[in-house]
Amino acid sequence: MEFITVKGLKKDYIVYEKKNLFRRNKRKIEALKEIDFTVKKGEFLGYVGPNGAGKSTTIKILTGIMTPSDGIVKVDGYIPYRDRKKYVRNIGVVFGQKTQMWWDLPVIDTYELLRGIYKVDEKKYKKQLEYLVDKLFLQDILKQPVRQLSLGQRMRAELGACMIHDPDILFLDEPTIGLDVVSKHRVVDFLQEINKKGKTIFLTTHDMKDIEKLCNEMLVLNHGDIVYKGKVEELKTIGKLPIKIVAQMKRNGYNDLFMEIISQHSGTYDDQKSQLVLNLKNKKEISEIAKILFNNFDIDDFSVQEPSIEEVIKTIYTS
Ligand SMILES: Nc1ncnc2c1ncn2[C@@H]1O[C@H](COP(=O)(O)OP(=O)(O)OP(=O)(O)O)[C@@H](O)[C@H]1O
Repeated sequence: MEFITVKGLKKDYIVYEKKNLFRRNKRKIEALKEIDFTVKKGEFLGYVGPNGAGKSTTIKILTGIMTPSDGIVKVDGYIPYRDRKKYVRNIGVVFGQKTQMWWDLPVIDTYELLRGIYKVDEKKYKKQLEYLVDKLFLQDILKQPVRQLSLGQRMRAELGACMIHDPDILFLDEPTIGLDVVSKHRVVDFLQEINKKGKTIFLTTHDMKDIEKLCNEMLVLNHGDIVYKGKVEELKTIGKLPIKIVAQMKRNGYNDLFMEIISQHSGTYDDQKSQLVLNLKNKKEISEIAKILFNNFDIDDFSVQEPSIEEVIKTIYTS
């Protein structure tokens, strides 16, 4: 079932630049150039792109803060910027760089205030709070004012805040930015858990490791255009980057076959390390090459290195 539908979404910003004392130039920035995509219920979508690609603009439109210049946006039947009041009860939003919490109040007071805003009934709130305290390790920080929290603690509290009304969909903009390893683990585990429970998650991040760990689908944006939408795993196959095979040889084994393999697979051989590196175009070649190498040479160690998502994305951005 389609949960988010975006069709021909366009956003232009008009900026005025000073030309001289009396004149200014009007310039149009095309932040989103008629993009189309859909997100299914329960999907964990990673939304990535270089700085200025248009990610924040998309999130602002999807969360109803901003009106598009053109196009259709529907989330769970709502048009976010038009149905804003009803719509916000269905969504949770975290902007990693900003806080939605009351800075001087203890965390629990923010939660109580949000409970009132979203009109969550007492029983449901108690149960949800218990669940969030347990899963986000909030017990020790509930009574602390937000301004006293470390970044990791604050981010866990923010995630709790955006879940008080138990929304179906979460928009998270860089929720792990700047976090230490432990805090990051806790946030990542929590996101995994709620996604398993059926929450749809729209995650913007520059951290490809988070994407690989968490997301099943991925959307890559560049200069306001979508350059990839599909499975995280499949992205690796479109990047045209080679799969590397590294074979550690027991002894140097130059012969005609060896030289042929090197030339066929744009390989190199390091004499001193007795190490052979081959570049394969696709996964299917791996078993064939392995067979030839093991049957004809003394191999100590054999490993396959697929390109990382980070490398693949870099080639997409620059192509
Ligand atoms: N309020 C605004 N007025 C004018 N131009 C803007 C405004 N907000 C964004 N832009 C421009 O629109 C383009 C897309 O910006 P956006 O903030 O959506 O990118 P982003 O992918 O979120 O970048 P980052 O990763 O740096 O946050 C950029 O060229 C940016 O300079």
